[in-house]
Amino acid sequence: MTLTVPTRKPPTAGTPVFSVDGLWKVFGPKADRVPADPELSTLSPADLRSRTGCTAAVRDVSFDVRKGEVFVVMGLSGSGKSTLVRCLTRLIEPTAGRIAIDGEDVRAMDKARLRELRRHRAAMVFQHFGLLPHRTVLDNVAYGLEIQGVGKAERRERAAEFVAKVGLEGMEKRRPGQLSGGQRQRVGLARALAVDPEVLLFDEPFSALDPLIRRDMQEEVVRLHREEGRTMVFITHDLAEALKLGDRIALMRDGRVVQLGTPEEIVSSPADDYVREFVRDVPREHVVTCRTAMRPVSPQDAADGPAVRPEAPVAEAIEAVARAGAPARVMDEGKCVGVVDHAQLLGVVANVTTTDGTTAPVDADSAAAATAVDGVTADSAVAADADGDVVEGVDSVVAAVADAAVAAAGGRAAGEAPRERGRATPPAPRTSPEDV
Ligand SMILES: Nc1ncnc2c1ncn2[C@@H]1O[C@H](COP(=O)(O)OP(=O)(O)OP(=O)(O)O)[C@@H](O)[C@H]1O
Repeated sequence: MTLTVPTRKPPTAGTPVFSVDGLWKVFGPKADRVPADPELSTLSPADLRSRTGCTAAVRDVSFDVRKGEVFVVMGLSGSGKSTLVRCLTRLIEPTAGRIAIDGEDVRAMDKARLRELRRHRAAMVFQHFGLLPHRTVLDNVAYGLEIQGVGKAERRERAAEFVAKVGLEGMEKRRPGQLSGGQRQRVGLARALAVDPEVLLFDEPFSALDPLIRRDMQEEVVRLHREEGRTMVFITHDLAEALKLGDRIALMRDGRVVQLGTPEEIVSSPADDYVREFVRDVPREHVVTCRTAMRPVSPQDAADGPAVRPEAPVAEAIEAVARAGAPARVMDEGKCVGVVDHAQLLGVVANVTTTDGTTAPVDADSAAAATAVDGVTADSAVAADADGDVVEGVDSVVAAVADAAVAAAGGRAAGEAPRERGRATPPAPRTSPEDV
Protein backbone atom coordinates (compact mmCIF):
# COMPACT_ATOMS: atom_id res chain seq x y z
CA MET A 1 0.00 0.00 0.00
CA THR A 2 1.42 3.37 -0.92
CA LEU A 3 0.28 6.63 0.48
CA THR A 4 1.08 10.28 0.56
CA VAL A 5 -0.50 12.21 3.36
CA PRO A 6 -0.14 15.98 3.29
CA THR A 7 1.60 17.56 6.25
CA ARG A 8 -0.91 19.02 8.64
CA LYS A 9 -0.80 21.24 11.65
CA PRO A 10 -2.04 19.43 14.75
CA PRO A 11 -5.79 20.17 14.89
CA THR A 12 -6.89 22.45 17.67
CA ALA A 13 -10.23 22.31 19.37
CA GLY A 14 -11.85 25.08 17.34
CA THR A 15 -15.38 26.46 17.24
CA PRO A 16 -17.83 23.80 16.08
CA VAL A 17 -19.77 24.48 12.91
CA PHE A 18 -21.89 21.36 13.24
CA SER A 19 -22.51 19.89 16.66
CA VAL A 20 -24.12 16.45 16.75
CA ASP A 21 -25.22 14.78 19.94
CA GLY A 22 -26.83 11.37 20.45
CA LEU A 23 -28.04 11.20 16.84
CA TRP A 24 -30.15 8.24 15.69
CA LYS A 25 -31.71 7.40 12.37
CA VAL A 26 -33.83 4.29 12.37
CA PHE A 27 -35.64 3.13 9.23
CA GLY A 28 -38.69 0.91 9.57
CA PRO A 29 -41.98 0.56 11.44
CA LYS A 30 -42.38 2.51 14.68
CA ALA A 31 -38.77 3.64 14.40
CA ASP A 32 -39.18 6.21 17.18
CA ARG A 33 -39.37 3.61 19.92
CA VAL A 34 -35.90 2.15 19.16
CA PRO A 35 -33.55 4.89 20.48
CA ALA A 36 -35.57 5.33 23.67
CA ASP A 37 -35.86 1.62 24.50
CA PRO A 38 -32.85 0.37 26.51
CA GLU A 39 -33.30 -3.16 25.17
CA LEU A 40 -33.97 -2.43 21.49
CA SER A 41 -31.28 0.25 21.31
CA THR A 42 -28.57 -2.21 22.30
CA LEU A 43 -29.57 -5.06 19.96
CA SER A 44 -27.21 -6.05 17.16
CA PRO A 45 -28.29 -4.88 13.67
CA ALA A 46 -29.43 -8.42 12.76
CA ASP A 47 -31.40 -8.91 16.00
CA LEU A 48 -32.99 -5.47 15.70
CA ARG A 49 -34.08 -6.29 12.17
CA SER A 50 -35.55 -9.66 13.06
CA ARG A 51 -37.31 -8.36 16.23
CA THR A 52 -38.69 -5.10 14.82
CA GLY A 53 -38.11 -4.97 11.06
CA CYS A 54 -36.08 -1.78 11.64
CA THR A 55 -32.59 -0.79 10.50
CA ALA A 56 -30.63 1.56 12.72
CA ALA A 57 -28.54 3.32 10.06
CA VAL A 58 -27.12 5.80 12.59
CA ARG A 59 -26.86 4.76 16.24
CA ASP A 60 -26.19 7.24 19.00
CA VAL A 61 -23.56 9.27 17.17
CA SER A 62 -21.97 12.40 18.69
CA PHE A 63 -19.26 14.64 17.24
CA ASP A 64 -18.38 18.23 16.39
CA VAL A 65 -17.22 19.45 12.98
CA ARG A 66 -14.74 22.23 13.72
CA LYS A 67 -14.49 25.41 11.73
CA GLY A 68 -11.99 25.09 8.89
CA GLU A 69 -11.38 21.36 9.17
CA VAL A 70 -11.85 18.54 6.68
CA PHE A 71 -13.95 16.07 8.62
CA VAL A 72 -14.08 12.67 6.95
CA VAL A 73 -16.81 10.12 7.55
CA MET A 74 -15.42 6.76 6.55
CA GLY A 75 -16.72 3.21 6.62
CA LEU A 76 -17.67 0.29 4.45
CA SER A 77 -20.80 0.21 2.35
CA GLY A 78 -23.90 0.21 4.54
CA SER A 79 -22.11 1.54 7.65
CA GLY A 80 -24.34 4.64 7.72
CA LYS A 81 -22.15 7.39 6.22
CA SER A 82 -24.65 8.84 3.74
CA THR A 83 -27.52 8.67 6.19
CA LEU A 84 -25.45 10.46 8.82
CA VAL A 85 -24.38 13.28 6.52
CA ARG A 86 -27.87 13.68 5.03
CA CYS A 87 -29.23 14.04 8.55
CA LEU A 88 -27.01 17.11 9.06
CA THR A 89 -29.23 19.19 6.77
CA ARG A 90 -32.31 16.99 7.25
CA LEU A 91 -32.31 15.64 3.73
CA ILE A 92 -33.10 12.61 5.89
CA GLU A 93 -35.11 13.29 9.05
CA PRO A 94 -33.27 12.07 12.17
CA THR A 95 -35.14 9.82 14.58
CA ALA A 96 -33.57 11.19 17.77
CA GLY A 97 -30.73 13.39 19.00
CA ARG A 98 -29.53 16.96 18.53
CA ILE A 99 -27.91 18.72 15.56
CA ALA A 100 -26.81 22.34 15.67
CA ILE A 101 -25.16 24.54 13.07
CA ASP A 102 -23.36 27.51 14.61
CA GLY A 103 -25.39 26.85 17.74
CA GLU A 104 -28.75 26.91 15.91
CA ASP A 105 -30.97 23.86 16.37
CA VAL A 106 -31.33 22.24 12.93
CA ARG A 107 -34.18 19.97 14.03
CA ALA A 108 -36.22 23.01 15.06
CA MET A 109 -35.85 24.76 11.68
CA ASP A 110 -38.97 25.40 9.63
CA LYS A 111 -39.08 24.78 5.86
CA ALA A 112 -37.86 28.23 4.88
CA ARG A 113 -34.96 28.11 7.30
CA LEU A 114 -34.03 24.61 6.10
CA ARG A 115 -34.04 25.80 2.50
CA GLU A 116 -31.77 28.62 3.50
CA LEU A 117 -29.50 26.16 5.30
CA ARG A 118 -29.17 23.93 2.24
CA ARG A 119 -28.77 26.74 -0.26
CA HIS A 120 -26.47 29.09 1.57
CA ARG A 121 -24.84 27.42 4.52
CA ALA A 122 -24.18 23.75 3.76
CA ALA A 123 -23.88 22.86 0.05
CA MET A 124 -23.69 19.25 -1.03
CA VAL A 125 -21.44 17.87 -3.79
CA PHE A 126 -22.83 14.56 -5.03
CA GLN A 127 -21.18 11.59 -6.70
CA HIS A 128 -23.39 11.92 -9.73
CA PHE A 129 -22.77 15.63 -10.14
CA GLY A 130 -26.45 16.54 -10.61
CA LEU A 131 -25.62 18.78 -13.59
CA LEU A 132 -28.28 20.17 -15.92
CA PRO A 133 -27.51 18.57 -19.31
CA HIS A 134 -28.84 21.37 -21.52
CA ARG A 135 -27.01 24.16 -19.74
CA THR A 136 -23.45 25.21 -20.38
CA VAL A 137 -20.69 24.78 -17.82
CA LEU A 138 -21.01 28.45 -16.90
CA ASP A 139 -24.77 28.27 -16.47
CA ASN A 140 -24.51 25.10 -14.43
CA VAL A 141 -22.08 26.79 -12.07
CA ALA A 142 -24.32 29.87 -11.95
CA TYR A 143 -27.38 27.75 -11.19
CA GLY A 144 -26.98 27.79 -7.40
CA LEU A 145 -26.66 31.57 -7.51
CA GLU A 146 -29.74 31.81 -9.70
CA ILE A 147 -31.70 29.91 -7.07
CA GLN A 148 -30.37 32.33 -4.49
CA GLY A 149 -31.79 35.19 -6.57
CA VAL A 150 -28.45 36.71 -7.61
CA GLY A 151 -28.77 38.93 -10.74
CA LYS A 152 -27.62 37.61 -14.13
CA ALA A 153 -24.50 39.72 -14.61
CA GLU A 154 -23.22 39.11 -11.11
CA ARG A 155 -23.88 35.39 -11.17
CA ARG A 156 -22.13 34.94 -14.51
CA GLU A 157 -19.15 36.86 -13.24
CA ARG A 158 -18.96 34.82 -10.05
CA ALA A 159 -19.52 31.58 -11.94
CA ALA A 160 -16.64 32.43 -14.31
CA GLU A 161 -14.40 33.02 -11.33
CA PHE A 162 -15.15 29.55 -9.90
CA VAL A 163 -14.92 27.83 -13.29
CA ALA A 164 -11.37 29.19 -13.45
CA LYS A 165 -10.69 28.23 -9.85
CA VAL A 166 -11.37 24.54 -10.56
CA GLY A 167 -9.24 24.61 -13.71
CA LEU A 168 -11.96 24.67 -16.39
CA GLU A 169 -11.16 28.00 -18.00
CA GLY A 170 -11.96 27.88 -21.72
CA MET A 171 -14.71 25.28 -21.24
CA GLU A 172 -17.42 27.68 -20.11
CA LYS A 173 -19.57 27.12 -23.18
CA ARG A 174 -19.44 23.33 -23.22
CA ARG A 175 -22.34 21.21 -22.07
CA PRO A 176 -21.90 18.42 -19.48
CA GLY A 177 -22.09 15.74 -22.21
CA GLN A 178 -18.94 17.23 -23.76
CA LEU A 179 -16.90 16.80 -20.57
CA SER A 180 -15.03 13.89 -18.99
CA GLY A 181 -16.18 12.50 -15.63
CA GLY A 182 -13.45 14.42 -13.80
CA GLN A 183 -14.34 17.66 -15.54
CA ARG A 184 -18.01 17.17 -14.69
CA GLN A 185 -17.07 16.66 -11.07
CA ARG A 186 -15.12 19.92 -11.22
CA VAL A 187 -18.27 21.67 -12.47
CA GLY A 188 -20.17 20.20 -9.52
CA LEU A 189 -17.45 21.44 -7.20
CA ALA A 190 -17.43 24.93 -8.75
CA ARG A 191 -21.20 25.12 -8.45
CA ALA A 192 -21.05 24.26 -4.76
CA LEU A 193 -18.21 26.72 -4.14
CA ALA A 194 -19.92 29.55 -6.04
CA VAL A 195 -22.71 29.81 -3.50
CA ASP A 196 -20.03 30.43 -0.88
CA PRO A 197 -21.38 28.01 1.71
CA GLU A 198 -20.00 27.85 5.20
CA VAL A 199 -19.65 24.06 4.89
CA LEU A 200 -19.21 21.83 1.86
CA LEU A 201 -20.64 18.33 2.21
CA PHE A 202 -19.15 15.79 -0.17
CA ASP A 203 -20.98 12.48 -0.64
CA GLU A 204 -18.40 10.08 -2.13
CA PRO A 205 -17.83 12.61 -4.88
CA PHE A 206 -14.96 10.81 -6.55
CA SER A 207 -15.89 7.16 -6.30
CA ALA A 208 -17.08 6.97 -9.91
CA LEU A 209 -13.84 8.45 -11.25
CA ASP A 210 -10.89 6.47 -12.53
CA PRO A 211 -7.88 6.38 -10.19
CA LEU A 212 -5.78 9.07 -11.89
CA ILE A 213 -8.62 11.56 -12.20
CA ARG A 214 -9.63 10.71 -8.68
CA ARG A 215 -6.16 11.60 -7.45
CA ASP A 216 -6.28 14.90 -9.35
CA MET A 217 -9.60 15.71 -7.74
CA GLN A 218 -8.30 14.81 -4.27
CA GLU A 219 -5.40 17.16 -4.84
CA GLU A 220 -7.86 19.79 -6.01
CA VAL A 221 -9.76 19.47 -2.75
CA VAL A 222 -6.55 19.71 -0.74
CA ARG A 223 -5.57 22.82 -2.73
CA LEU A 224 -8.98 24.48 -2.40
CA HIS A 225 -9.03 23.74 1.28
CA ARG A 226 -5.56 25.20 1.72
CA GLU A 227 -6.51 28.32 -0.24
CA GLU A 228 -9.97 28.87 1.18
CA GLY A 229 -9.89 27.18 4.60
CA ARG A 230 -13.51 26.19 4.10
CA THR A 231 -15.04 23.62 6.44
CA MET A 232 -15.63 20.33 4.63
CA VAL A 233 -17.39 17.11 5.52
CA PHE A 234 -16.29 14.35 3.21
CA ILE A 235 -17.80 10.88 2.93
CA THR A 236 -15.65 8.08 1.60
CA HIS A 237 -15.30 4.32 1.86
CA ASP A 238 -11.67 4.60 0.78
CA LEU A 239 -9.18 4.62 3.64
CA ALA A 240 -6.41 6.16 1.53
CA GLU A 241 -8.69 9.02 0.54
CA ALA A 242 -9.69 9.51 4.17
CA LEU A 243 -6.07 9.62 5.32
CA LYS A 244 -5.11 11.97 2.53
CA LEU A 245 -7.92 14.47 2.98
CA GLY A 246 -9.03 14.28 6.59
CA ASP A 247 -7.91 16.48 9.44
CA ARG A 248 -10.03 14.11 11.50
CA ILE A 249 -11.77 10.90 10.55
CA ALA A 250 -14.92 9.36 12.02
CA LEU A 251 -14.75 5.66 11.27
CA MET A 252 -18.21 4.08 11.16
CA ARG A 253 -19.36 0.51 11.54
CA ASP A 254 -22.99 -0.61 11.72
CA GLY A 255 -24.22 2.94 12.32
CA ARG A 256 -21.80 3.71 15.15
CA VAL A 257 -18.65 5.80 15.14
CA VAL A 258 -16.07 3.28 16.32
CA GLN A 259 -13.20 5.78 16.35
CA LEU A 260 -12.89 9.52 15.84
CA GLY A 261 -9.41 10.93 15.55
CA THR A 262 -6.65 12.33 13.37
CA PRO A 263 -5.24 10.01 10.70
CA GLU A 264 -2.18 9.58 12.92
CA GLU A 265 -4.29 8.63 15.95
CA ILE A 266 -6.32 6.14 13.95
CA VAL A 267 -3.27 4.52 12.40
CA SER A 268 -1.05 4.52 15.48
CA SER A 269 -3.66 3.89 18.19
CA PRO A 270 -6.56 1.93 16.69
CA ALA A 271 -9.48 1.81 19.12
CA ASP A 272 -10.24 -1.87 18.59
CA ASP A 273 -9.46 -4.93 16.46
CA TYR A 274 -11.81 -3.76 13.72
CA VAL A 275 -9.96 -0.46 13.28
CA ARG A 276 -6.60 -2.24 13.65
CA GLU A 277 -7.51 -4.55 10.80
CA PHE A 278 -8.81 -1.64 8.74
CA VAL A 279 -5.50 0.23 8.96
CA ARG A 280 -3.24 -2.82 8.89
CA ASP A 281 -1.75 -2.12 5.45
CA VAL A 282 -1.20 1.61 5.90
CA PRO A 283 2.50 2.51 5.66
CA ARG A 284 2.85 4.09 9.09
CA GLU A 285 5.86 6.21 8.17
CA HIS A 286 3.60 8.28 5.92
CA VAL A 287 1.10 9.02 8.66
CA VAL A 288 3.05 9.04 11.95
CA THR A 289 4.72 12.41 12.54
CA CYS A 290 8.19 13.19 13.83
CA ARG A 291 6.57 14.77 16.91
CA THR A 292 5.23 11.35 17.87
CA ALA A 293 8.34 9.40 16.92
CA MET A 294 11.00 11.68 18.43
CA ARG A 295 12.99 11.10 21.62
CA PRO A 296 14.17 13.86 24.00
CA VAL A 297 17.38 15.68 23.13
CA SER A 298 20.43 14.37 25.04
CA PRO A 299 23.74 16.21 25.76
CA GLN A 300 25.49 13.80 23.36
CA ASP A 301 23.39 14.92 20.41
CA ALA A 302 25.16 17.03 17.81
CA ALA A 303 23.96 20.60 17.36
CA ASP A 304 24.05 20.26 13.59
CA GLY A 305 22.71 17.67 11.15
CA PRO A 306 19.46 17.53 9.25
CA ALA A 307 16.37 19.30 10.58
CA VAL A 308 12.75 18.20 10.22
CA ARG A 309 9.48 19.80 11.29
CA PRO A 310 7.45 18.19 14.09
CA GLU A 311 4.49 17.72 11.70
CA ALA A 312 6.62 16.11 9.01
CA PRO A 313 5.82 12.46 8.39
CA VAL A 314 8.46 10.00 9.51
CA ALA A 315 9.10 9.10 5.84
CA GLU A 316 10.60 12.57 5.43
CA ALA A 317 12.94 12.05 8.38
CA ILE A 318 13.98 8.61 7.08
CA GLU A 319 15.08 10.25 3.89
CA ALA A 320 16.92 13.05 5.74
CA VAL A 321 18.66 10.65 8.13
CA ALA A 322 19.60 8.28 5.32
CA ARG A 323 21.08 11.13 3.29
CA ALA A 324 23.03 12.71 6.14
CA GLY A 325 23.99 9.48 7.92
CA ALA A 326 23.17 11.28 11.17
CA PRO A 327 20.14 11.74 13.42
CA ALA A 328 17.68 14.49 12.52
CA ARG A 329 16.77 17.32 14.87
CA VAL A 330 13.08 18.05 15.20
CA MET A 331 12.87 21.84 15.00
CA ASP A 332 9.85 23.84 16.15
CA GLU A 333 10.09 27.61 15.65
CA GLY A 334 13.87 27.53 15.69
CA LYS A 335 14.06 25.33 18.79
CA CYS A 336 15.19 21.71 18.85
CA VAL A 337 12.35 19.85 20.58
CA GLY A 338 13.55 16.29 20.01
CA VAL A 339 15.64 13.95 17.94
CA VAL A 340 14.77 11.14 15.55
CA ASP A 341 17.49 8.63 14.87
CA HIS A 342 17.51 5.21 13.25
CA ALA A 343 15.98 3.54 16.32
CA GLN A 344 12.92 5.81 16.42
CA LEU A 345 12.45 5.67 12.69
CA LEU A 346 12.69 1.93 12.50
CA GLY A 347 10.36 1.65 15.46
CA VAL A 348 7.71 3.38 13.36
CA VAL A 349 8.37 1.36 10.20
CA ALA A 350 8.39 -1.91 12.13
CA ASN A 351 5.26 -0.82 14.03
CA VAL A 352 6.85 -1.46 17.41
CA THR A 353 4.78 0.21 20.11
CA THR A 354 5.22 0.39 23.85
CA THR A 355 2.44 -0.48 26.25
CA ASP A 356 1.37 3.17 26.38
CA GLY A 357 0.88 3.16 22.63
CA THR A 358 3.96 5.26 21.79
CA THR A 359 6.56 4.16 19.29
CA ALA A 360 9.38 2.17 20.80
CA PRO A 361 12.92 2.55 19.52
CA VAL A 362 14.43 -0.44 17.76
CA ASP A 363 18.01 -1.61 18.34
CA ALA A 364 20.39 -2.61 15.58
CA ASP A 365 19.50 -6.33 15.65
CA SER A 366 15.78 -5.81 15.56
CA ALA A 367 16.36 -3.07 13.02
CA ALA A 368 17.88 -5.61 10.70
CA ALA A 369 14.95 -7.90 11.35
CA ALA A 370 12.58 -5.03 10.62
CA THR A 371 14.22 -4.41 7.29
CA ALA A 372 13.96 -8.09 6.51
CA VAL A 373 10.23 -7.76 7.09
CA ASP A 374 10.25 -5.01 4.51
CA GLY A 375 11.92 -7.28 2.02
CA VAL A 376 15.49 -6.12 2.71
CA THR A 377 17.59 -8.71 4.57
CA ALA A 378 20.25 -7.85 7.13
CA ASP A 379 22.89 -9.23 4.74
CA SER A 380 21.78 -6.88 2.03
CA ALA A 381 21.74 -3.93 4.41
CA VAL A 382 24.66 -2.25 2.71
CA ALA A 383 23.36 0.62 0.69
CA ALA A 384 24.47 3.65 -1.24
CA ASP A 385 24.06 7.00 0.45
CA ALA A 386 22.99 10.17 -1.28
CA ASP A 387 26.36 10.59 -2.97
CA GLY A 388 26.45 7.01 -4.10
CA ASP A 389 29.04 5.97 -1.48
CA VAL A 390 28.53 2.66 0.23
CA VAL A 391 27.56 3.04 3.86
CA GLU A 392 27.56 0.18 6.32
CA GLY A 393 26.32 -0.71 9.79
CA VAL A 394 23.19 0.65 11.40
CA ASP A 395 23.08 3.66 9.10
CA SER A 396 23.07 1.33 6.14
CA VAL A 397 20.03 -0.28 7.66
CA VAL A 398 18.43 3.16 7.77
CA ALA A 399 19.34 3.69 4.14
CA ALA A 400 17.94 0.31 3.26
CA VAL A 401 14.77 1.08 5.13
CA ALA A 402 14.59 4.41 3.36
CA ASP A 403 14.87 2.59 0.07
CA ALA A 404 12.21 0.13 1.07
CA ALA A 405 9.92 2.86 2.37
CA VAL A 406 10.41 5.13 -0.60
CA ALA A 407 10.07 2.26 -3.02
CA ALA A 408 6.88 1.24 -1.23
CA ALA A 409 5.62 4.78 -1.83
CA GLY A 410 6.16 4.29 -5.52
CA GLY A 411 9.19 6.57 -5.29
CA ARG A 412 12.87 6.51 -5.92
CA ALA A 413 15.68 4.61 -4.16
CA ALA A 414 18.03 6.51 -1.81
CA GLY A 415 20.60 7.05 -4.53
CA GLU A 416 18.22 8.61 -7.05
CA ALA A 417 17.34 12.23 -7.54
CA PRO A 418 14.57 13.69 -5.38
CA ARG A 419 11.12 13.97 -6.91
CA GLU A 420 8.19 16.16 -6.19
CA ARG A 421 6.49 15.50 -2.86
CA GLY A 422 2.84 14.77 -2.55
CA ARG A 423 2.63 12.88 -5.81
CA ALA A 424 2.72 9.23 -4.80
CA THR A 425 -0.01 6.94 -6.05
CA PRO A 426 -2.82 6.50 -3.53
CA PRO A 427 -3.38 2.94 -2.31
CA ALA A 428 -6.09 0.70 -3.59
CA PRO A 429 -9.17 0.86 -1.40
CA ARG A 430 -9.26 -1.68 1.34
CA THR A 431 -12.66 -3.17 1.49
CA SER A 432 -12.66 -6.31 3.53
CA PRO A 433 -12.18 -5.88 7.26
CA GLU A 434 -15.59 -7.50 7.72
CA ASP A 435 -13.96 -10.79 8.61
CA VAL A 436 -12.44 -9.33 11.80
N1 LIG B 1 -34.53 4.52 3.02
C1 LIG B 1 -34.04 3.46 3.66
N2 LIG B 1 -34.86 2.52 4.15
C2 LIG B 1 -34.39 1.46 4.84
N3 LIG B 1 -33.07 1.26 5.09
C3 LIG B 1 -32.21 2.17 4.63
C4 LIG B 1 -32.63 3.31 3.87
N4 LIG B 1 -31.55 4.05 3.54
C5 LIG B 1 -30.49 3.37 4.04
N5 LIG B 1 -30.87 2.25 4.69
C6 LIG B 1 -30.01 1.28 5.37
O1 LIG B 1 -29.25 1.99 6.32
C7 LIG B 1 -27.92 1.46 6.39
C8 LIG B 1 -26.92 2.58 6.13
O2 LIG B 1 -27.07 3.01 4.78
P1 LIG B 1 -26.19 4.20 4.18
O3 LIG B 1 -26.61 4.41 2.79
O4 LIG B 1 -26.22 5.35 5.11
O5 LIG B 1 -24.73 3.55 4.25
P2 LIG B 1 -23.39 4.05 3.55
O6 LIG B 1 -22.30 3.78 4.54
O7 LIG B 1 -23.55 5.42 3.08
O8 LIG B 1 -23.29 3.02 2.35
P3 LIG B 1 -22.70 3.25 0.84
O9 LIG B 1 -21.23 3.46 1.02
O10 LIG B 1 -23.01 1.94 0.18
O11 LIG B 1 -23.42 4.42 0.25
C9 LIG B 1 -27.86 0.33 5.38
O12 LIG B 1 -28.10 -0.88 6.07
C10 LIG B 1 -29.01 0.64 4.44
O13 LIG B 1 -29.52 -0.54 3.87
